[in-house]
Amino acid sequence: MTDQRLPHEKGFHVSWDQLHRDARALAWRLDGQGPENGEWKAVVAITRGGMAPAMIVARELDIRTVDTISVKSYNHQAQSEPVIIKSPDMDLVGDGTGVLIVDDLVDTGRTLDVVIKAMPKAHIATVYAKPMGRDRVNSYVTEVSQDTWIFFPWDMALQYVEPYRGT
Ligand SMILES: O=P(O)(O)OC[C@H]1O[C@H](OP(=O)(O)OP(=O)(O)O)[C@H](O)[C@@H]1O
Ligand code: HPA
Ligand SMILES: [Mg+2]
Repeated sequence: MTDQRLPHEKGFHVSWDQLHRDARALAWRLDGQGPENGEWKAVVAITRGGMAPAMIVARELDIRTVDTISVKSYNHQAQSEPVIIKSPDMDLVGDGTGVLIVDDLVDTGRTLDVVIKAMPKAHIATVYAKPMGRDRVNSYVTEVSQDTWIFFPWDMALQYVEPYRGT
């Protein structure tokens, strides 16, 4: 069967500006929600996609302690078994209490399953969420349908597009 969707309906294309606004909206939701006097003790970004959103959240909430966890689960758009290839400082994050884990999106939730196992008490925040993985996330901004592929600004470039009605 041929795909009837128009080109702009095949994916959700996120500009840097949109990402900045959405990550700020996430920060505003998290502000004052930490377990100790509303404070968060650290941000942990899930690399690589979580790094830009985590930077924006950490900036908005004035959190200077930022670490990373690296989980590799995709090769382009094909999924494989997720594995932690770099852990955060476990003396810092402990069981995750007071730690804000930030990623760009949750899709199937398999990446977060690995992260939650490592830091079960952490607060999980993603900018975007798909239905399959949504329940793993404590805070997110925008939900998209499971069959939508989200294109992030670091994977795109401005280029000419043909009008829908060719000349
Ligand atoms: O919920 P899931 O189905 O596990 O998918 C979501 C994860 O997949 C992508 O990362 P990816 O592993 O592609 O690595 P990257 O962040 O380095 O691009 C995305 O940034 C999330 O971390
Ligand atoms: O929709 C997506 N976009 C980008 N990376 C992803 N990794 C899993 N799902 C996605
Ligand atoms: Mg990622």
